[in-house]
Amino acid sequence: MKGSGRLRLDHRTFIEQVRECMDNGYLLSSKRIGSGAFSKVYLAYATQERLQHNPKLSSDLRGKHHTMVAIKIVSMAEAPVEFSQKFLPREISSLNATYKHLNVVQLYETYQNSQRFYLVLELAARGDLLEHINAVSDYRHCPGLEEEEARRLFWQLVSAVAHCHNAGIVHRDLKCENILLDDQGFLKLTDFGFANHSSLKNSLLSTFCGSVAYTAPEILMSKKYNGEQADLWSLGIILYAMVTGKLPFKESQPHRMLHLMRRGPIFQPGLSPECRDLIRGLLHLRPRARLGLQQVAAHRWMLPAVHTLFRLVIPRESSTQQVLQRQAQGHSPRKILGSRCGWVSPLRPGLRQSRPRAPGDGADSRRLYLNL
Ligand SMILES: Nc1ncnc2c1ncn2[C@@H]1O[C@H](COP(=O)(O)OP(=O)(O)OP(=O)(O)O)[C@@H](O)[C@H]1O
Repeated sequence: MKGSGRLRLDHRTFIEQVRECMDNGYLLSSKRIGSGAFSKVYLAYATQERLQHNPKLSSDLRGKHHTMVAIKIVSMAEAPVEFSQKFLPREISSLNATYKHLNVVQLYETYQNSQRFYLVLELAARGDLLEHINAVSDYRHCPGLEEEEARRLFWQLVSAVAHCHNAGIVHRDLKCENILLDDQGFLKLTDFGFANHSSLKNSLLSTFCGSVAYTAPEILMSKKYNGEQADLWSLGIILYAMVTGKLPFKESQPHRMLHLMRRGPIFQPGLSPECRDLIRGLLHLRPRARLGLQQVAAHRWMLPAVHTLFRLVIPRESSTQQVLQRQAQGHSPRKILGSRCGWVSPLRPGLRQSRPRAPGDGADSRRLYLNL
């Protein structure tokens, strides 16, 4: 189709989507905040009428003091049958099963017609963890987050994953791109397209899911695997990426990847021994040897170091209380000092690098800082 024809079609489709959203109580904006393989995600606003009729929505948005949501629109014409009949229903049932946790994106409701499927989601407007790591790395001229900030985010991630596992859900695609940040600095786990119910404790799975760079060795070796233990491996990769700005093992060929995994992660100087120990504890080749979530939570790196409390009071804040409060809201100590370090600005145009890709395409992992 020629360019102008394509544009007309896109415009017509958008107008139809606006109407369909309006019929269901949402004002769809033209601000596209992301796209997936078969979906587009837009900023939208809940109408007062919708708020009155949807208790999930009204109770959540009341606390946030705004009416914004993210609407993910899946085109049924573009999505293959496997996606619409397998992955989409899984995503919805996993989001319903994990409702409600501060660090897991909430699904408020869904609606559909023969052409499109709509998911009304909690908005996480500050982009994904990968963008955040890259933005902070650029600012610091040094790859990775400061350990203090990584710890604050990792706590939230561990809490989100523990909540999912307790609800019988294994995510199976944990990676920096599937971890979003909201405008209060809270981490929100998302993209449950590969998630599965693990109601039978110790039951083994066999499907390959996720991105190679974050995938556990037992999955690369096509062994039957335990979904929770595979998620733990991915947590180790994410923590490494947070504190170093790099991926520990990067190879497109699974057998070369396995070679790197056997060798183990290599750390840059300056990383604390406690952090190295936690990463190693998660990146055990033998799934059963990996630290469990409770052990992670009790690990000494997870405890805030006393010296950071002293470091925090150095900025000219009126009280320690105020400093800690601001940090809990997502401000790093640097930001307290008035620098522009830290969060990527909300919905900054041009910042997102999402591109349509097949689910599980590991190529996006190449976006990590200094490791392109
Ligand atoms: N709740 C949300 N708030 C803000 N942005 C979101 C939200 N959900 C998704 N996005 C944005 O839209 C993008 C695509 O969404 P999502 O990852 O859910 O789609 P997908 O089809 O599963 O993608 P993929 O093909 O990468 O697996 C995300 O990378 C993110 O940038």
